[in-house]
Amino acid sequence: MSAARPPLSRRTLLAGAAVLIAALLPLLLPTFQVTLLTNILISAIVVTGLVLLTGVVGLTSFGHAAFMGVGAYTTAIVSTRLGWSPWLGLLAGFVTTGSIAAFLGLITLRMQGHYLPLATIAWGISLFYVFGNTPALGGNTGLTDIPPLQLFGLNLTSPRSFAYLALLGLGLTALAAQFLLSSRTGRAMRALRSGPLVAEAFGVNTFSLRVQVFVLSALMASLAGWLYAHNQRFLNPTPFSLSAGIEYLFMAVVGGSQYVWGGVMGSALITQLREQLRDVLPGLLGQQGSFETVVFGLLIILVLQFARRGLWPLVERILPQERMRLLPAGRPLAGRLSPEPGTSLLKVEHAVKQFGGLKAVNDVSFELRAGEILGLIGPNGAGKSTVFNLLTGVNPATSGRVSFLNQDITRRSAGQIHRLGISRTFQHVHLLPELTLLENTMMGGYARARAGVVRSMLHLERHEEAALQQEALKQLQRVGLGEQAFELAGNLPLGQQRVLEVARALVADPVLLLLDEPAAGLRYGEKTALVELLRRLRDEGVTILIVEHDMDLVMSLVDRLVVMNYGEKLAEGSPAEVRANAAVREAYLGVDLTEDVA
Ligand SMILES: Nc1ncnc2c1ncn2[C@@H]1O[C@H](COP(=O)(O)OP(=O)(O)OP(=O)(O)O)[C@@H](O)[C@H]1O
Repeated sequence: MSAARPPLSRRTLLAGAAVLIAALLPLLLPTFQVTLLTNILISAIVVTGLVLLTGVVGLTSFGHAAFMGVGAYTTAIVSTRLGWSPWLGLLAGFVTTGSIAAFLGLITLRMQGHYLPLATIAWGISLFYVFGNTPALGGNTGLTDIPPLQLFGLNLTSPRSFAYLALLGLGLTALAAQFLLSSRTGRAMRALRSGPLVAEAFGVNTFSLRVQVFVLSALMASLAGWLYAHNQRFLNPTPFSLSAGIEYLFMAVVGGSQYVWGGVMGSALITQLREQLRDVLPGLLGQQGSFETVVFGLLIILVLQFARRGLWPLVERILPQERMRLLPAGRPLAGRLSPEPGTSLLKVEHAVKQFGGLKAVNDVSFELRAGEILGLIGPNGAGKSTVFNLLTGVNPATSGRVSFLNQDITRRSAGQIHRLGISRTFQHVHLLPELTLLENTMMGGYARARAGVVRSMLHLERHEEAALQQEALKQLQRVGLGEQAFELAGNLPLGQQRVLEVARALVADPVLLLLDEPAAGLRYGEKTALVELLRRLRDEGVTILIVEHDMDLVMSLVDRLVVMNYGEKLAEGSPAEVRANAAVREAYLGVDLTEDVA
């Protein structure tokens, strides 16, 4: 007996209607409009790649028109000089563009800040000059007689038939991009936007992911170049110039660079507008010239001023909203074995961290045993966060040794340490505010799943996604946020955002949970609930290291304390021993260390 299918939502029906209209457009529009439509569709394929790279991951590229050129010139050469099928030209274009992008990506994607956009300008210009100055590519005169595409023996020479091919190209590209963004890899891509810290803490190899998305976006541009070459059947370097690359970025920004459909909308708006302005402006101004570029400049300033995220979010507001649908539950994720209570879990031996002349951590040693809650406390600037960074691979120790489950992790990366069973929260909350609590929590299970870019784009990771969803829901319920699973994380009060970070860390099924000031911003009742939750976690086998300023909470919660001051370990022991320690009392001058909350 099969389960009844849920009724189609209004949003799905609207999407279906949009697809139907798009499918009818090449038939209904006059020929010159069909040509314009094809140009929009081809541009939208390049822009979809930019949405993934620039909008989602945050790597700005001015040079993607050049990748389009590589795809276009490769198929032109393959199909004219070698006489091969244009379909082989598509593959050859992917190989050439992919290789060039991988090479450039490996060199440039380690760059931070404005160096990367400058590098994209540099190779954008270089490739443009290669197209214009290579005699075999026709130089500035260009290449002619590029054959038309054939499908099932039919020549795609009519504008209408070609528009359908471009529509199919964009449809598949946009669908793959949409699948990718709603996958494990997509969540990791979104996390990269604010820097590598969070993504690496959950096991993402951030450099590799940046290179993969860069190559993917270049392949999308290559597909657009292939379509362009066989539609125009003539090539010169102009459409692949730096200014064309900038225009594609305009399209992404105006439409909404973080949204696939925003990119499509931006392509349609800018391409249409350019045509209209080219017709109208010379008549209005009484002289010829590329005045549309000036108007585009003004347009982009207005969009940046009044709709930073582009125009698509304004469309989203009037579209019916739909709750994320859960996948049917399947096999749960494999769990980890908890170590025997009392066994040595984490050992810090004579750790030193030096920043120039400052020893932020100076010869600190302590041990953490399975099943306990250890508090790391100390006044501001004592070195607690620096110790946290040594344990999590964010900043390796200058000297000394850190070991976890008898493995030396002193020089391991954050991702490697996480995969061994350490999961963390952050002193300054790092969530994806535009995603739901459920999706944010699922990010914590990145290292427990495997699907990469290709499987995600083909949506072949449903089983893993279903298991991640179930695990994330379980952890949200565990921390008391189950009811709000489908709300946006950005709408939660700060205190609850911290609790959400605990749920995200728990999805990793950690052996050791590191909490960096989890009670900051919580109200009294929420703090009591947090203490109860952490005690319950400990009883269920999770070992916890907590850095916290709220002394009442710490004293009532932890089994043992390590106290730091000026980078050194000042004391270690039970809350009662630490309270009684004269040196600690002096360091905490004015703070009452005597009260309990729970
Ligand atoms: N990346 C860095 N470069 C230079 N100095 C640093 C760096 N990180 C920390 N420090 C310095 O190391 C010392 C210890 O800082 P740390 O942030 O570890 O203290 P903390 O105990 O966590 O303080 P707080 O409770 O205020 O967060 C401080 O003097 C700080 O200025």
